[in-house]
Amino acid sequence: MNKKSVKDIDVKGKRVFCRVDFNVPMKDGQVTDETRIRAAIPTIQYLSEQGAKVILASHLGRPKGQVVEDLRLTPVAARLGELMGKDVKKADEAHGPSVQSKIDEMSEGDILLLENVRFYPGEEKNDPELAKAFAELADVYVNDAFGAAHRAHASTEGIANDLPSVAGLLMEKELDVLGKALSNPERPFTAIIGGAKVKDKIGVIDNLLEKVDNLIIGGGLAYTFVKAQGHEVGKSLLEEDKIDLAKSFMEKAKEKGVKFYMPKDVVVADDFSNDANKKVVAIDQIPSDWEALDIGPETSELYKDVIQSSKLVIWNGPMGVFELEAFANGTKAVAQALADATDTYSVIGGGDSAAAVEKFGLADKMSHISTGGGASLEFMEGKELPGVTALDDK
Ligand SMILES: Nc1ncnc2c1ncn2[C@@H]1O[C@H](COP(=O)(O)OP(=O)(O)O)[C@@H](O)[C@H]1O
Ligand SMILES: O=C(OP(=O)(O)O)[C@H](O)COP(=O)(O)O
Repeated sequence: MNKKSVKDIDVKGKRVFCRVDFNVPMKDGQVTDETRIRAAIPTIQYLSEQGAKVILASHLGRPKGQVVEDLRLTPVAARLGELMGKDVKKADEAHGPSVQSKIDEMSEGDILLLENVRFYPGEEKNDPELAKAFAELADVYVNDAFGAAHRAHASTEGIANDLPSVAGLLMEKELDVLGKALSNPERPFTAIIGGAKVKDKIGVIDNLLEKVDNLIIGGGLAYTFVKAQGHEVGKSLLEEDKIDLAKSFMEKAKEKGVKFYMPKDVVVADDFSNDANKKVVAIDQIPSDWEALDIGPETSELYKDVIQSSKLVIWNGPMGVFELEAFANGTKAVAQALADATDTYSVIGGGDSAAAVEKFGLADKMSHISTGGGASLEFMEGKELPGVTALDDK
């Protein structure tokens, strides 16, 4: 990596603003998957042991510049404290006098987690004033939020203009591992794209078509493609304004000789719940008032075969609503196929895909679980990550 890391600078006694990605799944005020918290601990521990005053900042969810009570980071601070066996203080704001006075009270090695940075409208706008307000709290900036490195926001990019800025250990490791996998990819190279962030992910497919041999589509993302194929999708997730784009990608795949795999059958339900009525239907038979919430068994088998014949697989986004047991089978089948394919280098990206693999007890069978979904995809496409570009060169 040509960027400075925490190991290249002296942080003793310094106030360090460390951006982490604590955008973790939550339910009823509890963290339901702590992968991202655990992943950030080596950097936090290192900074603390070196005698820095560690000021952590993160986003959680998409509160759109407003305070949303359910998206406060208080439960995350508690969980981090438990995992580290150390007191982690929490501020109820992310800058300003109340935060400043908390920082003034810190001793070397102390850890303070700021409030959700996305409670401020300036965060996602990358407002220089907000970046300055963050920078005023610290002497050094460390970016360890690989999962948010594709965002040019005030706490991921703007702040780096105002402080000496280096990468954290997780950021360094992610860039290193993903960079090595991609510099000369083993083939067949397969990308599996699913999940629900259709708008974010659909553009990625264009670039992936330049790189991969096989492209597998699943999850909520699939139905915009299904519609583009001319089938009805009922109440399934759909981005109307991306249908033409989806069509153009299928044509591009054909031109490039990339094998494009789409669901052949799906599990449809009459309600978004575990108790819903559900049935398996062919892809051209989705009833108009039902919603497709998982890929079907025939599709799972097909995807399994493609995975088994691949040498490198990147997987981003679950195949269905795996959080509900009734719609977890497709995601489970893909995870199991990757676990069984011992000759295949498997890279899992995305908060939810990582959570799924963890939930199924298959995490240790994967070659690399990236903490970034969108970020790992953009990196693999060869795009610059603003959160990395902004850091100081070596
Ligand atoms: N068919 C579907 N319909 C609606 N939501 C879906 C469907 N398939 C998957 N999802 C949802 O997608 C979410 C994950 O999407 P996303 O954030 O894009 O993935 P990741 O975090 O792995 O990048 C999960 O909460 C899952 O329930
Ligand atoms: O969860 C994240 O992205 P991911 O779902 O692509 O892994 C990151 O924390 C970025 O969040 P964002 O997509 O709301 O900017």
